[in-house]
Amino acid sequence: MEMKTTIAIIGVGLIGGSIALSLRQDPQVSVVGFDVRQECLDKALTSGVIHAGTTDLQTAVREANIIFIAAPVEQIYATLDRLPSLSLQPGVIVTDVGSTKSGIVRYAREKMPREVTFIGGHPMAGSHKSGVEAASDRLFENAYYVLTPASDVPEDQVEKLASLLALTRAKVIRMDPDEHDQVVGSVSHFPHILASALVNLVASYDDSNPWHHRLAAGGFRDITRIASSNPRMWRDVLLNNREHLLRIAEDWAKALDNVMGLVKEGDAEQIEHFFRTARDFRDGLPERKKGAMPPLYDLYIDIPDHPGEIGRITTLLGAKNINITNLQIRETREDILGVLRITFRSQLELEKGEELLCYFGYNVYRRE
Ligand SMILES: NC(=O)C1=CN([C@@H]2O[C@H](COP(=O)(O)OP(=O)(O)OC[C@H]3O[C@@H](n4cnc5c(N)ncnc54)[C@H](O)[C@@H]3O)[C@@H](O)[C@H]2O)C=CC1
Ligand SMILES: O=C(O)C(=O)Cc1ccc(O)cc1
Repeated sequence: MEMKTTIAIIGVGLIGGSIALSLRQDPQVSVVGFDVRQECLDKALTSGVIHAGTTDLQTAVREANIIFIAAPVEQIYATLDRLPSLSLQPGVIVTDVGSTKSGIVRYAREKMPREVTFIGGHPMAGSHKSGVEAASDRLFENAYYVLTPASDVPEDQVEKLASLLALTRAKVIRMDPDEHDQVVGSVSHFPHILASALVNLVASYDDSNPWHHRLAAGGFRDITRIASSNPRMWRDVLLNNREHLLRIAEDWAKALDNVMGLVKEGDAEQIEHFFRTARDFRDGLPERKKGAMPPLYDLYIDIPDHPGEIGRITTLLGAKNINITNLQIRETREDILGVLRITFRSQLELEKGEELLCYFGYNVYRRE
């Protein structure tokens, strides 16, 4: 890019901050952040995420060539309400990062003046963490970044946005907004409902028998990781993808009925077939290429929460000449378990450490 480009980021959180960090790698790009919370802007300024910050929307957007609305979904609508009354650059592109698309795209079409090009967007990468502290210039690397331009959006405007987004190193694709909501409803939104519903079910059993949360390890942690996501954000997402989610829920109820029917009948062959079919599809899912995020050779270890345990682990590793670069206690769950995160220098040392600690009876896993 030869000319200076000014970018406004509306909502400097995890996604807005990560976009800012990606785009400002180009020295011709200048990033202005807007947030309703001054503390988000302060953090973003001190950590070098944005060049300038303001809590005045007009100041943020006045010079912008491209405006990214990266607020929670309901606040994307609120921002679309405000933009038409503000002074904007000619030819400005407004885009968003909301997890749902058809409602937002429809609303933007109604609200935006004709001089403004709106292009819906959704980077398909994120985290259950939120806030600018968790932002990274590599968050979107090798992930899909879906653009949902309406059919009358000029091609050169879509190209302009797509070429800027090349700085995120994401794979930019185009999709119809409704198709997006249907597909993402089943691979992202609905799984968030299931994960949280499962956690709530187990929590209700746990009220009368606390062994539930004590024994909840491995598989339960894996399938429920996304239940730690931001409740407000997911409230908005569900309310914005109602129709598809209701239909998926009906299909889900049938699918659950089917498999429970097999359990009731004791149909061993079909139960095995059920697991086999799922495994085949799951194993065939594309993985984000290695190096998608900076390689972190992290190992998580459940540790009994008493002194001496961490010393024992580091001694075991040291005795085998396995180097570690970082050590962190992630959380202490009640009285029983803490989670220790050990960062190794290399994949090889991670694997050696994992094998050793398994051998000594620790419950280890590679992802939180
Ligand atoms: N978290 C994730 O993994 C992903 C989230 N998204 C979408 O990105 C958007 C932002 O999500 P996160 O960055 O995770 O949330 P976040 O909570 O980390 O950041 C949101 C930011 O928006 C600010 N904000 C709230 N109301 C605002 C308003 N009216 N105007 C301007 N700023 C406002 C908040 O103060 C906060 O700094 C959401 O629409 C979400 O659906 C998209 C892809 C992945
Ligand atoms: O891994 C996770 O926690 C996610 O589910 C990431 C995610 C969250 C929301 C999106 O709209 C897209 C991706």
